[in-house]
This record gives sequence, structure tokens and C-alpha cells, in this order.
Amino acid sequence: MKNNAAERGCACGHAQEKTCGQGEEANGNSPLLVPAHITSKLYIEQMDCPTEEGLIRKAFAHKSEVSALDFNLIQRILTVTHEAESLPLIMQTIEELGMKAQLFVDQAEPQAAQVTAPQKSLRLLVLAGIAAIGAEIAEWMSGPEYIAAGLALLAVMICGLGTYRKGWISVRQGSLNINALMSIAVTGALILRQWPEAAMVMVLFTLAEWLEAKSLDRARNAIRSLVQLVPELATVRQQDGSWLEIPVRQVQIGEVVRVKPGERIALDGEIVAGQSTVDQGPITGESLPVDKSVGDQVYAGTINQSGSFEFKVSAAAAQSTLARIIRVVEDAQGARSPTQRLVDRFARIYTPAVLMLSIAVAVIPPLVLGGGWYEWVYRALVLLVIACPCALVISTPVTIVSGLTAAARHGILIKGGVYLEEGHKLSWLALDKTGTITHGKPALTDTVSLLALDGIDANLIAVSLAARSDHPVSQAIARTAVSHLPVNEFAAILGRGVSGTVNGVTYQLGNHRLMHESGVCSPGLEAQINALEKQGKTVIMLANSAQVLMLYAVADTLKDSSRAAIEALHQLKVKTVMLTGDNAHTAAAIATQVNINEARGNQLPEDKLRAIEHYAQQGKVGMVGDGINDAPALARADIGFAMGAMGTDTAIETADVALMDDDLRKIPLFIGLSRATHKLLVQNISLALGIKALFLGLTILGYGSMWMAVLADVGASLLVVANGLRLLRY
Ligand SMILES: Nc1ncnc2c1ncn2[C@@H]1O[C@H](COP(=O)(O)OP(=O)(O)OP(=O)(O)O)[C@@H](O)[C@H]1O
Ligand SMILES: [Zn+2]
Repeated sequence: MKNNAAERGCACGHAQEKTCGQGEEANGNSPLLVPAHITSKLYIEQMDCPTEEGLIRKAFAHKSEVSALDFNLIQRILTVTHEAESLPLIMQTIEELGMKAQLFVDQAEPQAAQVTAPQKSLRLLVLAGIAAIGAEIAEWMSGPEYIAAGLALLAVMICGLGTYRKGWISVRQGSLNINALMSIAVTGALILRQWPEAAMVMVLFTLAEWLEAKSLDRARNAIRSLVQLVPELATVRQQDGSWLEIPVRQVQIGEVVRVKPGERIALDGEIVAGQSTVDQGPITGESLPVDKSVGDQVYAGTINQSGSFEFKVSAAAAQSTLARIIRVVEDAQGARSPTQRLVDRFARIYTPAVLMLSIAVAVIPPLVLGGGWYEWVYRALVLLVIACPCALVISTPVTIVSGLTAAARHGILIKGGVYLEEGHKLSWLALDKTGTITHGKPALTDTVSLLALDGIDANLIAVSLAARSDHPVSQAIARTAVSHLPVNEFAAILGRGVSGTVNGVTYQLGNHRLMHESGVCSPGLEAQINALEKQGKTVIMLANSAQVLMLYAVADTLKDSSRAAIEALHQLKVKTVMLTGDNAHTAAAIATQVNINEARGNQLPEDKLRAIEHYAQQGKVGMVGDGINDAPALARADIGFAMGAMGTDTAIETADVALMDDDLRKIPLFIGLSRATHKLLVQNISLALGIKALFLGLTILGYGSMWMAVLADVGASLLVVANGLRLLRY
């Protein structure tokens, strides 16, 4: 929920994307003339359905004070970008729509999102239901008409007033929403003296609304269950050395917190005393205990197991990794997925179209074909009920939200419904090697002195250069010594190595490419390099301007999970390719070990980018990587994955999909989830449309009745929602 429009938008604070478009043209191009725009978050309790969104959009369409609207229907939060002084006007406009807006302040913790909505009174609904059934019985027993009429009117009054009110507001706005359609249909039925039917339609419709609200609540609660992982109190050390339980919100960075065995960790931090094993499952989805001792990071929401320890808080409660995860999930829910946009667009045409049809059905047959008015007006009213796109519209967001939440539970952070929807189309997955397929912590295996120069300790020079770099290959060499020589003019050479001067002499430490380009390579050396590389090792050398002095080989180890992950991907019919900056021999050796389809070595950043473009011609491409040399390729890929996002903010922020730990098997899991999501979306949409089409046909042929149509609509809504919620258990 942190991305406010000012961050996304241009300097003047206009939101550039996710806007409704209105008001933008008016003042988008002249930032100097426009009063400063600010964003406000409003919590609107009644706003949990696309109907309300439509109303609000319409109401603000011609208000130049408002430049952007961003709806999060699941959280019921509307983010408005507007002129600084216009907030009262905005609140008033919303009030005129029959809704109540409250200023929503992002409090210091994720719990803030927990604004509980009071539920529609079920008791009234039951009462109305009884009255409606009474009307039905009265008619069936052919009692006096006034009994059925009285009971029906009672039922409509008990549960239908809200619908009438909302319908009226929408008509006043010049649009016809579901509430308006229902009101017209019920009123029509009353005028036609279809008493029990009118009552039943109103009761069932209200029931459907109520159930829909409940199921959205369920989707909402699923995310909240992540928040509830964090305890409310933490045991913090006081100045005098004693321990005191205080609310996590009040704990400052740098304070020391004590954790007992079996306790949930309350904040992010670094262990300063003690040791234990921690179940990080709540964040990574992987409930294997992880050993933790002094210096290791611990995370809020994870569970301490056997030992006890003390840790120094590294982030305020609202900035913890878990809090960021929740924000990402909430943001992702707020954004519309492609299918949702499509469905919404369809609904915007569908409803007026059926409406027109219904008018035609009411008027044309009686006028032109000499049909009975009563009969055809009744059919038209049934069509009005069918015009309600509820089941269709609700099915997609429920499915997507459930999918996003299930993913978060597995330690997969998806940045938007788009990626969840697109994931099933991936036909290629590109992976880099270091840190993705391998552990990224190579160890030194060979050290060869090629040329000894008088008075020069070549190994020490190499170690000193290596110590200045945090590249894993350099680090492997740097780890072998503790004391270093001073290095001047140090520089990293992208995809090749490093250079620097020691005691006034310039040296280079790097791979074959670097040596070759500097003209210090020889056929003898190449033979030596090739031999080592064919064993899957990575070779780098130290050279001065004329000769190669030292040769090192390092070897990385495969992650246990890599092979299984690649195999799972192949089973899902996703082809794999390794793109690595390392040499082609090593690339091929590693590729064979994990059974990857293709491997490309010696890849500079632009080569990786070109490779992605190449595979993109064959379909959607995903890319997993880290580091700067992957950035362009990751950005170009249809879905960019980052691994080990638990400790790093940037990975969460920049990737499309962030895997909280570095287990590659999460990618096939993600693709599986994406396929399940896609399947459910297709099922739900066909179901909703199929039922509509069926009743459309039946009605025109004269077999449809109004309450059957409502029942079908309610049934369809329930079915698709229940179907969507199934994803939560994925
Ligand atoms: N700072 C450095 N120190 C030592 N060697 C380096 C350094 N930078 C690059 N190299 C050499 O260049 C090669 C390519 O480096 P690059 O950073 O492009 O890829 P990588 O990170 O090793 O592999 P991947 O692309 O799979 O992540 C490395 O394998 C290494 O041999
Ligand atoms: Zn060479």
C-alpha cells in the first residue's frame, strides 16, 4: 500500500498510471499552473463491488480537482489524487452516493488494514425470507390476494430498501447498476401482481449480495492470517538490564529483544547472543528449521524452536520483511488483472445490451406481433434479472486474490495478477548460473604459479585485488588470506574481472576473455584453461601488462534443489536455458549435471538480453537471476524472478515475482499455481456466461421465470466464488 501516486507519477505528483483517465487531460501538461496534488486514502465500507466503483468513477469523472482514482475493492480502499484543499468536497461527493468515507491512515504496522466490516443483518434477511415463503404459500393455497400481497410487500420492505436506495442513486447518476435493475424488476413484478415472485427475487438477490460480501471477506482474511503471525508484544532489554514486554510498535531500531523457545519472533533483526533453530516457513513457505547463531538474520513472524537467543532489532515493525510482503500482496490485489479488465469491459457492454433486448422484448412482440402485454413485459423483467453480471464480475477477483494469497503462503511474492495469469504461458525459462543453479559460493580448487618474478609475491597481489571485489569468484580467492596489500586505481571490468595497481604496477585479475583481450594469452595457457574448465571449474588469472603470473580455478557446488526444479519444469513443458557470464565449458558441464536444455556461456549483459529476445520469439519467457549483469534481461523477460528476496529489499521491489528463499523449485510451483488459476478463471467465466445464455434462451422462448433467473444468478455467483476460493488451499 506504500506506492502512492507521487512515487509512481511525475514530479507534480500526478499519478501516471492506474488512473481513471479523467481530469488528466485538463491539467496533465502544465504542472506549473496546477495546484499541488496530494494523495489520500479513503476507507469506504460500502465499496466492495464493481458496482460501487462504477458509481464513484462516474461521480468524479468531471471533477477537475481529482486527477486519479485507484480502487482496491478487496481492502475497500480508494486512493485519490487530488488538489490539496478538495478533500471535504471528495468526502461529500462520496456521501452523496450513499457511502461513507473515512480517511485511512497507513499506520505503523500492517494490522492497520484490519478494518472489520459489520455484516448485513442476517436476521432481517431470514425474516424477509419467511415473509416471502409465506406469500408463496398464500398464493399456492389460493387464499385472498391481499395476504400474498401484504406478505410480499413486507418482504420487499424488510430486505429491499437498501437495494432501492442504491438503485435510485445510480439512476440519478445516469447509469443503471445491478441495484437499479433489480429494483425495476421487482417493482415491475409487483405491478404485474406477481407477489410471491417479487418477494423471492428480492430476498434471493439480497442473499446473494450477502454471500458475496462474506466470500470476499474470506479472501481478505486469508491475507490477514499472514499478519497475525506477528506477536503483539516483544521482550525488550531495558537500560538497567532488566527485560520488559512492550508492544512491538514501540520497539526502536537497535533495541535488543529476547526470544524464548517456541516463541514467535516479533521483529526483524540480527542475533547478538545465543543460538537456535528457526522455522522460517511463514515467510519462505519452507518449514525446514534453519540454524541461527550470532550474526544471523531473523525475521518477524518466523518461529523460534528449541534454543533461546537475543537479537538486535534492524527494522521497525511496519518495515519488517513480513510487513513488506503483506503490502506487496495488497497492492497486487488492488491492481486489475488482464482477465478482470476484460470481464469488466464485457460487463459494461453486456448489461446495456441485455437491457435493450429486454425493452425490445417488452414492446415489439405486443406492438408488432400482437402478443399479450402482460406476458411479454414479464419476460422483459426476467431479462432484467439476467442482465446482472454479478457472478461474472466477482469470479475473477476472487480467484486472483486467492491465488496471490496462496502463493504468498508458499513464499512466492507475485507483484500483480498479470503475472499470476501469464505464468501458465511460459514456454522458456532462462536461468543464470551463479547463485541460481549453484550456491554462488565457489571454493578455490587449484592454484598454479606460472611465472615467478623476483621480489614479487604474485599470490598476495591476486588476493589483494580479489579482496576488493564482492564477485563470488574473487571472494573465493580473497578468503584464502587475511592480510592484503594496498590497491590503487581499483576497477571492475564487467563480465571479465578486475584491475588495480599494487606498488605502482598495474595488474589484472580475470577470466580468459580478459587475458585474451589484453594480449597476454598463449596456446599453452589455453590448453591449461580448457582442461580445468571441462571439469566444470572457473579459471581466472593474474597478469601484469606483459605476462600471466598466476592461474586459479574455483568450483561452485550445485544446489540440491536445482535438478529437481529443472525436471519439474520440463514436466510442465517449460524449456530451460542457462545464461551465464562464465565460460562456455563450465556452462556446458553444469548444464549436463542438472539436465538443462540449452546453455550459453560468456554472456555479457547485452548478450543475455539478446538471448531473451531470441527465445521470446517462441513464446513467453521467464528469467531468474540476480546481480547487475542480469538486469536488462530480467526487465525484458515477460516474467522476471528474483530469488532469496527475504533479506533484500531490492529483489522484492524490482522483480515481477520474488521467491523468498533461493529454492528453484518454487518456480515450477508458481507455474503450477498459475495454471490452476487459469483453469479456474476459464471454468468460472464459462460457467457464469453459460448459465446466462441458457436463461436468456429459456426466457425468450417463454420458459423462464423471474425467480428461476435470480436463483440461477445466485447459484452461479456462489459456485464461481467457491470455485475461486479453492485456490487458497493450493
Ligand atoms: N570481480 C571479478 N572477479 C573475478 N572474476 C570476475 C569478476 N567479474 C567477472 N569475473 C569473471 O568473469 C566471469 C563472468 O562474470 P559475470 O559476473 O558476468 O558472470 P557470473 O556472475 O560469474 O555468472 P552468472 O552470469 O551465471 O551469474 C566470471 O565467471 C569470472 O570468471
Ligand atoms: Zn586465449
